[in-house]
Amino acid sequence: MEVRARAPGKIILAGEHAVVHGSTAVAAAIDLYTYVSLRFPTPTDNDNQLRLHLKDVGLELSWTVEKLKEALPKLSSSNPASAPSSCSLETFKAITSLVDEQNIPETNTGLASGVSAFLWLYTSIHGNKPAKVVVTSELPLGSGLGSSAALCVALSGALLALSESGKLDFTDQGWQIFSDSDLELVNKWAFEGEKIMHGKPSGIDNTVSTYGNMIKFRSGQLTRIKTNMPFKMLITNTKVGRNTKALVASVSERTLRHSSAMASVFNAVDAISNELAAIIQSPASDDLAVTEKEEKLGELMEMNQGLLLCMGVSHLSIDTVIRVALKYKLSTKLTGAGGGGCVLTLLPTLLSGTVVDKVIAELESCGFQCMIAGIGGRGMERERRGLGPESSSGVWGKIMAGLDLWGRDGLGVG
Ligand SMILES: Nc1ncnc2c1ncn2[C@@H]1O[C@H](COP(=O)(O)OP(=O)(O)OP(=O)(O)O)[C@@H](O)[C@H]1O
Ligand SMILES: C[C@@](O)(CCO)CC(=O)[O-]
Ligand SMILES: [Mg+2]
Repeated sequence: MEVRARAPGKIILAGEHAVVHGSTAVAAAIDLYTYVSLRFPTPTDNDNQLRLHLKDVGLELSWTVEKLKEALPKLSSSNPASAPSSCSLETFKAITSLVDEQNIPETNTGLASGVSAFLWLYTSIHGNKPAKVVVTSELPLGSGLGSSAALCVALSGALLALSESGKLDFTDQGWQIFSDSDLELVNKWAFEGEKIMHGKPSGIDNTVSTYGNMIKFRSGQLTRIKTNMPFKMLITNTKVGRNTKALVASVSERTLRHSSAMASVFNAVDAISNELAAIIQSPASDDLAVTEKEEKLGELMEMNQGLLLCMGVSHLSIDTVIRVALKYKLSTKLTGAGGGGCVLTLLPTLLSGTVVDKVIAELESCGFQCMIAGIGGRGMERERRGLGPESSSGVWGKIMAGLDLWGRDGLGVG
């Protein structure tokens, strides 16, 4: 049997980095997904390997069952899938050597942490069983849209669906959403995966990817937000590569050097996130009220961007996006870890399509890639089907076959 799970990426409207230090942040799921398919071999397949195919980066990795047993002798069944646990230092070292043996090309070094997270989640939930896992994503990897969290959530969802002790209940065909208790288990495992990739994640990325919609998040606690304001964001990918783990660590180091000043910065971010959440949730009676709310939102985004600059996580490419957008009186802030990656620009409801086209054309002439993603959509979902991905003719089949759903290179532009 084969199971598939998908989990969305996210944007952070306010509070990234500060959320790692206890401030409130606001995030929303976007309608770009990471997909994971999991299949155990049948006896006739006669396959004794754990196989991982990362389609987005063209990598196929495998480990024999014997190799996994030898490297991780203590895993067996002592680790129930229903009780997520953290990776010990000893296990982390063993996993690192399993990853190192795969000779991942140096240009793809960031990938090693994703593969380590995969091995931890897989072996914790399924021990050393042979299987084939295929991953593909509509998200740009390592660009601030939560690709690492979407990977961990989709992996946890697929792995738990076929595990004995943590089995989640699903019978129908087609994409299915889950009960809160199932989602809680998925989210806890995904957080363990994010810990391997980010070092010290706040948990906001995996939480919004699991539950979808829009959330306010503080110290591990989530509050779901309902918005009365269908706002639009332009997402610009500067295509400047960066690494979330390193950026989070750099903010922590700055905090150690300037603890009092940074505490004030984090306090200010907390106030911004709370005000932004209140605006989003308040009812809007007419166009004027919507315009006023959008102006306040834009101002808060600019203030948050200023504080992210104080934290040292902005970048020249982000400044360029801010400058271009400002020519059209549009507010911009980075999203996710910063250091390059993706940037958000608020598109007011009454802004004409011609202006939007002009901004996009100008940003793309700088070498950036723009998209308008749907905001506040679905969280993690799974499906079970008899057909193999290659034989499927629907959206899933196209994704698994590595075809571009929008008929062009890179991400879909909404
Ligand atoms: N589809 C995928 N295939 C392979 N690896 C992936 C995939 N998605 C995510 N990863 C892993 O996640 C890493 C990127 O995670 P990182 O946290 O740096 O960026 P992000 O999650 O996209 O952005 P942010 O954390 O700022 O939201 C990649 O280097 C890789 O290890
Ligand atoms: C930079 C950060 O705040 C958000 C990354 O999307 C890290 C985290 O919260 O784990
Ligand atoms: Mg990440």
